[in-house]
Amino acid sequence: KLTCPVVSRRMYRPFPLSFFSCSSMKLQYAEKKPAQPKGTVSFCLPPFSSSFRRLDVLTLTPWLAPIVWEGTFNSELLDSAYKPLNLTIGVTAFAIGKYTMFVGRFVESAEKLFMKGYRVNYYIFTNDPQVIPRVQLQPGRSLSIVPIKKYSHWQEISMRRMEAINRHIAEVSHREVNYLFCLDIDMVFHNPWGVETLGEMVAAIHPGYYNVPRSQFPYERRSSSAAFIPDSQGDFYYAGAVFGGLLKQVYEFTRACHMTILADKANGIMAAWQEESHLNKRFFSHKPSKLLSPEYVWDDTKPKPPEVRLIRFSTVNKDYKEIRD
Ligand SMILES: CC(=O)N[C@H]1[C@@H](OP(=O)(O)OP(=O)(O)OC[C@H]2O[C@@H](n3ccc(=O)[nH]c3=O)[C@H](O)[C@@H]2O)O[C@H](CO)[C@H](O)[C@@H]1O
Ligand SMILES: [Mn+2]
Repeated sequence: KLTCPVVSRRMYRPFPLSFFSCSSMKLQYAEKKPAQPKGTVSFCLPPFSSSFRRLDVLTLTPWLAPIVWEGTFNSELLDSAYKPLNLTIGVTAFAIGKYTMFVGRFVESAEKLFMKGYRVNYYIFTNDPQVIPRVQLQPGRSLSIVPIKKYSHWQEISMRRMEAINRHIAEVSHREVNYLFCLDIDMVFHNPWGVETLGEMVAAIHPGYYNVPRSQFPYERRSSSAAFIPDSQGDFYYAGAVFGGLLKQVYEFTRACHMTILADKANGIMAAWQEESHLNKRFFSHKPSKLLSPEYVWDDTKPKPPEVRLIRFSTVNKDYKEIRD
């Protein structure tokens, strides 16, 4: 059984409660000398004013999970609530084979933009520790290398991430972090990614499918797969490149995905989009508590539509033939 003292004792109470009603954790923003708004009056308005509202995009799921878009939250207010919690946020990313070439840019950009001012532990899973570059980290941040074997096919490398993350949580990271994000490495941060992304279990809407009808989602449609979602069902199509949440929840999530991947393997079947299909199936049966807009998992080869105001994290252009296997 996984015991998770840090999470269960300190963090495993619903956030909204401590956020607004816990007297030991008063919101500081109103008492401190207010940060002077620069060229905007919106900060002077009460926190729930219409200045944090988007009407051009969906910002709430039918099961009442927020969908985070630029313009729907106040970073200063969020920081004043989250900073006193003294959180540590973990990041897993895999660099197997030629994907080690992405580590430098990934970590350097994260040091400038990911959870700025918070404690962050990077866990870089690799088969080639020697070639991982040393990046200068901000105070309070650390990077550990997790040696891992290389599977021969890229599909297997990608799918086995669920197993490896799950084991690493049980063995190591449950002692070290409160929240964990599991990210693709072939990505770069372009704009701030902060505590607005924290939630019990967080999924990101895939940039290719946020504005297409459900019938076109590339879910696994064969009923023989454990990732099967029937034609008429499904909520959103989520990206495999970004998910996260409270450590205990990510543990359960990766365990469940690994189990359905193994079930498929036993039946000699591989889902249409590998672990991404299994992730979508799991999020269909166990709804995420927060969704990130495609601003948090963009694809630089796509033109930027007006509703995407701020690209925060985006895929590096790569030649698949050149780097896979
Ligand atoms: C944006 C997005 O949602 N991306 C998903 C998508 O394609 P991608 O085309 O983005 O997959 P990808 O080539 O980036 O592989 C996923 C990740 O696995 C790792 N890796 C992969 C191959 C390898 O040889 N070495 C290695 O380290 C690396 O961390 C990489 O970022 O589909 C994949 C499964 O098919 C995953 O679900 C990805 O998360
Ligand atoms: Mn990728």
